[in-house]
Amino acid sequence: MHVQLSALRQGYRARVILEDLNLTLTPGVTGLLGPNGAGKTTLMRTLATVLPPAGGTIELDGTAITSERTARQARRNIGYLPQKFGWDAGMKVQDFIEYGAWLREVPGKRRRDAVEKALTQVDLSERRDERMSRLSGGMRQRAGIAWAIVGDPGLVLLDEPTVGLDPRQRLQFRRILSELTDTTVLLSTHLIDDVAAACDRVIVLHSGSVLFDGSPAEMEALGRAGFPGATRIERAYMELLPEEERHL
Ligand SMILES: Nc1ncnc2c1ncn2[C@@H]1O[C@H](COP(=O)(O)OP(=O)(O)OP(=O)(O)O)[C@@H](O)[C@H]1O
Repeated sequence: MHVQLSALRQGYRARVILEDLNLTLTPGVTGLLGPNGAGKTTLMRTLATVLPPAGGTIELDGTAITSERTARQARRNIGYLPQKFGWDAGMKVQDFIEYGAWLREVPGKRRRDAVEKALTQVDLSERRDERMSRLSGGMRQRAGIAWAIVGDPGLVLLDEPTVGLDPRQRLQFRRILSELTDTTVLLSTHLIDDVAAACDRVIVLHSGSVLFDGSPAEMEALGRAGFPGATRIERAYMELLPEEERHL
């Protein structure tokens, strides 16, 4: 999916969080980095059509989201995994993913196959009958990812999906991402390693503005000695921050 944000403004009551944001997203994985409060979740929620923009436009494949009707239509093709997601206490993994497919209005005939595919993608086929409440944190995250990708939406928004995953699960997550070819994925994270390893593009957001937009290699090239960080890309991140936030 091709996503175009033009002069986007967003906020909560009088508080402006995103101002005059212009951004294009295309197929591939884009990592969204930025300090706490930068506006990453606000951007995700806006793209997910959960929060109508306070100003500017969002176009998905050339169609502007201008009303509840167009937003509803768009949601069929958007998979959004919020930072915290819920489920019914008795829900099994398969029910949970199927519910996601139903919400996205995947037609009944296609739903079973779509759920099978998503279960396979996240390697949870064997756990389909397990109750969500009994899964480990990592497995639950994987079920959440399946919920977001079931039915092959063109736009997938993942808000800090690797929180709490162990190293092997994080590698599994990167594999899942690498298999989402042709999908426009926006991944919010604080884990710079994940961005360097799994993203085609990185956006660094700070106080609602874009400080950097380029490939991980281009970001790494900015990393100079003298800034805090164990890797070039960590040093680049620190260097991009405003002067007063560069020191530990
Ligand atoms: N529902 C809300 N009402 C009022 N202010 C909010 C609301 N949600 C978020 N904010 C404020 O908007 C700003 C941006 O928050 P947001 O959650 O988008 O940042 P973030 O980059 O996702 O942060 P984090 O890395 O901590 O998840 C913060 O200052 C936050 O306090």
